[in-house]
Amino acid sequence: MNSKRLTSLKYKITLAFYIILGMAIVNGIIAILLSQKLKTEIEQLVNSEAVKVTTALQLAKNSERLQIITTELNHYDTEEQRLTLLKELTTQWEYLLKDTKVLFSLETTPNTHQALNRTIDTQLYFQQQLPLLDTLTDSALQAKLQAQNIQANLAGMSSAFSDEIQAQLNLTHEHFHLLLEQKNLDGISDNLNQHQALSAYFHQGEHLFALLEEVKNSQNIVEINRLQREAMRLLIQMEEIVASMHTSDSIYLEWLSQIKQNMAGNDNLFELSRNALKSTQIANAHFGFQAKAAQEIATFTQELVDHAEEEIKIAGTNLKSDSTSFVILIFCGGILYCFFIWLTSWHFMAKGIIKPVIATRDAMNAIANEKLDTQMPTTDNLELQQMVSSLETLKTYAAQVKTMAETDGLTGCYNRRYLDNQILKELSYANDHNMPLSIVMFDLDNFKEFNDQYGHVNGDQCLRQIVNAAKSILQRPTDILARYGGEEFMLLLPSSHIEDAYKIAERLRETVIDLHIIHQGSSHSGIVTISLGVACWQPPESFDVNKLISHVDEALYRAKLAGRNRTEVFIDAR
Ligand SMILES: Nc1nc2c(ncn2[C@@H]2O[C@H](COP(=O)(O)OP(=O)(O)OP(=O)(O)O)[C@@H](O)[C@H]2O)c(=O)[nH]1
Repeated sequence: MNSKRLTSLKYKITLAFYIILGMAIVNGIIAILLSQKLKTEIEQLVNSEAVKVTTALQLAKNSERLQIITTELNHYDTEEQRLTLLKELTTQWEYLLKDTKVLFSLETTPNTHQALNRTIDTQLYFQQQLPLLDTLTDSALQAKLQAQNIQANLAGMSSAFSDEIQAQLNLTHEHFHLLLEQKNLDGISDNLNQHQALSAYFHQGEHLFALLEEVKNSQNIVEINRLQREAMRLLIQMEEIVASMHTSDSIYLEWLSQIKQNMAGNDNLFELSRNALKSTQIANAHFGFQAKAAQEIATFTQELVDHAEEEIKIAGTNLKSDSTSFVILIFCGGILYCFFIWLTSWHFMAKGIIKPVIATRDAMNAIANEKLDTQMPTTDNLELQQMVSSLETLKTYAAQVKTMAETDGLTGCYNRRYLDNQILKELSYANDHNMPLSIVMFDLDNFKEFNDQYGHVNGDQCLRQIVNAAKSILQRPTDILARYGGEEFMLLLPSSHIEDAYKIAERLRETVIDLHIIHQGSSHSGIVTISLGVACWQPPESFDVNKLISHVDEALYRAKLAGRNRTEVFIDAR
């Protein structure tokens, strides 16, 4: 008894469909999640590393620009240039700070993070220095411009001094010629002394103006101090010369006074030059620091770029390996999906549906081909189980019909229809396998009289007894007993030679005699007897059923002719 729970085919197919659909959805979701992960990785790479590299490169570029500006700030001549350069310097520091902060927010490596933090501190420090630089450069420029004004004034003075003292020398020279004509020896002596003192005054003055001119180009405070000392010495010498000249002419002293005004005091040429030089040097030192800091930032950002490139390479390799894993995972997912489809198809479709359907079809075919011993398939499918159940009923009906179609209703042995088919098959088999086929035909002797004397009911009973007797002597399962017609019967004995068939026929005849069925009308001891004819087909005889039957019929006829209750064998006279 099948204890399995019956399930509807429709339910199974629906379930299989949902399993396959579910697997497809799971596979799809896995693929989407993985591709999303890859997409995120790529976006991270682009957003973080690419922005990092771009920002670092921009930072390096701005650092270089800052270095150029600091160099340019060492040489400015006008207030406008100074202000423009300082403004640009401020802007560049703002750019640097902004880009560094972007890098700081993107960088994840602790060391680089700290380094960026330090860079930000440096940049903030230098930004704080910008007002100081403004003051320094401003005072340097102002001092420089004032010094240049004094220089310009001195240049004019130098020229006027030269002209005026030269004119005085010329006057002295003309006065000398006059004294010479007058032969005024004392006057000539005084004139020569005055000329000599004036020449010395003139040369010292020119030398002094040359020294003051040198201050303009001096780049060193020590040099300026030396020039100042030298100039003071010359001035003192010139004062001594004026004192030695014993002249009441005030122009020499006035010149000395004018020159002194530009050389002494807080706003004199030397002081201003020194101040300008000092402020410029301090500012330049600051610019140098800034340039150095910018250089360090540029170097650092270059390292950052290299580092980021390295990270991009690593990320690229990781991405490649991730995409390989992705492909492998999708491939495995596909394999798994195929496996599940196969499993589902095999389990639900093949095993649960197709296999039982085929088994049911085969069973139906077998029943249609009269193989009524065919086992009915077992299935847990509700619809198929119903079909099998109906088939079982049909099989029973078919078995009954078959039995009815093949069996003689009176005696229970095979009927003529079955015999005709079977003898054809057996002869064909014998022909194919090169085997003999014997047949025995027997007929009750004087059965008409039996019927007449004992009635048809007893006649029928007699026939059944004879058939049972014939069945009892058949030993091989392949031997067949059939009613040929009326009171005539036939034994089909496959693979039996004529001698064996004859022995069987004789045994049957004796068995019938042993039945002792009373038959007053019989010519043999008052009991029912039978006459038998035996014929055998054996290769290489021609395949002819009718001929074989006519042979056995002829043998039976001879047995009847010869007096009945005997067996005659057909012997081919040819
Ligand atoms: N009771 C009964 N009799 C049958 C049956 N079939 C045929 N018979 C009878 O069998 C008899 C055959 O008679 P016949 O053909 O003359 O042969 P016979 O009397 O046996 O004489 P031989 O064969 O020459 O010995 C007939 O009377 C048939 O009615 C049957 O099924 N039942």
